[in-house]
Amino acid sequence: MTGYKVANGNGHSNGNGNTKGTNGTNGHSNGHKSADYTAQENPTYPYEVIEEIADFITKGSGMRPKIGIICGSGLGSLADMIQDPKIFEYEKIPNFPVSTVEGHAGRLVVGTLEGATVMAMQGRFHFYEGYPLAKCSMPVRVMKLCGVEYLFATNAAGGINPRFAVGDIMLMHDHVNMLGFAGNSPLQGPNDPRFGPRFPALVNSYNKDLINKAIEIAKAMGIESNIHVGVYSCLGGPNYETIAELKALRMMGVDAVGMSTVHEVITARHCDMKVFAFSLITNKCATEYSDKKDDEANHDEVMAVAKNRQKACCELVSRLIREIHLASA
Ligand SMILES: O=P(O)(O)O[C@H]1O[C@H](CO)[C@@H](O)[C@H]1O
Ligand code: HPA
Repeated sequence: MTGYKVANGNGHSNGNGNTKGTNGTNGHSNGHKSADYTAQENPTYPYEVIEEIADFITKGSGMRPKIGIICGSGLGSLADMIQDPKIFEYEKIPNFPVSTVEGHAGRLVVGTLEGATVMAMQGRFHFYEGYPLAKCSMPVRVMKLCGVEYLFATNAAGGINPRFAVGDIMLMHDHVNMLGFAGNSPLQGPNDPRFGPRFPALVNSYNKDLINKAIEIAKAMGIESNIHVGVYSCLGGPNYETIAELKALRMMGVDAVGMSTVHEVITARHCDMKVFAFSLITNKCATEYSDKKDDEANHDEVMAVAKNRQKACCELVSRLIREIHLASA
C-alpha cells in the first residue's frame, strides 16, 4: 500500500530550524500520496503499511533480523557494534517518522551482532516530539513483521530510588504507565488481530530469563554492584519532573523515570515479542526540596553520562545477544 500518511500535526522542526514536514505530512518526498487519515480518526497504521515498510527493510538488507534494539538517549553506540551494517536513514524509509532529539541519530541499522541477526533503531520517537504513541511505537510492529522475536529497549532515566547512583543500570522488571493513567495508549483505535488481541495482558511483560541472564553477565563483568532490578515509569515530557511528582512516583514504587520505552514494550508484548529493557541512570532525581542547582536534570548531563557508560551497556547487550544466539543455534 502506498499513499499513507499520519496527519496529526507532526510537522515539527528538527531543532535546527528546518521544518521536516508541514500540515501534518511526514516530510517525505518519496512520491507517496497522502491518504485521508487523521490521528483523531485513526491513530494506527494499517497492517499493509507496516508490511510495506518491513518489506523495504528486509529486501534492502537481505535479512530477517531476530533481535530488535532501541537505543536510548546517548546510547547510539549500541548500534555501532553491528557488523556488516546496512543503514537506512529514517528519512528514506517510506512512511517512517523522523528523529528530532539530540542523541537520536535517526537511522535503522541492520546486520549481525555476536552471530545473531539484529536491527537497531539509532533514534527513537517520543510523545513530546508531537507524535502520537501509536506512531512512536510503530517501528516495533515493523520489527515484528521483519521477523524480530526479541525486543531490547534501552533508555536514559532519572534515578528515583535513593540506592541508585549515576551510571548504574536498572534492569526493568515492570513499569507504571503514567500516560496510560491519563487515557493514552499505543493500542488505541481499531485492533488488528494479526498483531495481537484487543485486551493484552501485561503481567510478566519483562522476560525473567533474560533478566536473570543479564544479572549473571553483570556478575561476570564485575559490575554487579551497579546493577539493579526495578520499576520504570514514562511521563510525557519534555519537561523533567517536579519534586512533588517525583515524590508521588516514589510512593507508587517507581525506581526510575523517563519519557519513553513503555509504549514500545506495550506494542511489543501485544504482538508477543520477548522483551528485555534497561535504564541507564543518568541523573539522580531529588525527592526533597532544596536550593541545590545540582538537583536540576538536563539533557547535556544525560548525554554525557550515557557516553561514559556506553562501553558497559554495549558489553551487557552484546553478551546477552550472544547467549540468545547460542541457545537457539
Ligand atoms: O528515553 P530516552 O530516549 O533514552 O531519553 C531520555 O532522555 C531524554 C531527556 O533527557 C528523554 O527523551 C528521556 O526519555
Ligand atoms: O530525570 C529524568 N526524568 C525524565 N526523563 C529522563 N531522562 C533522563 N533523565 C530523566
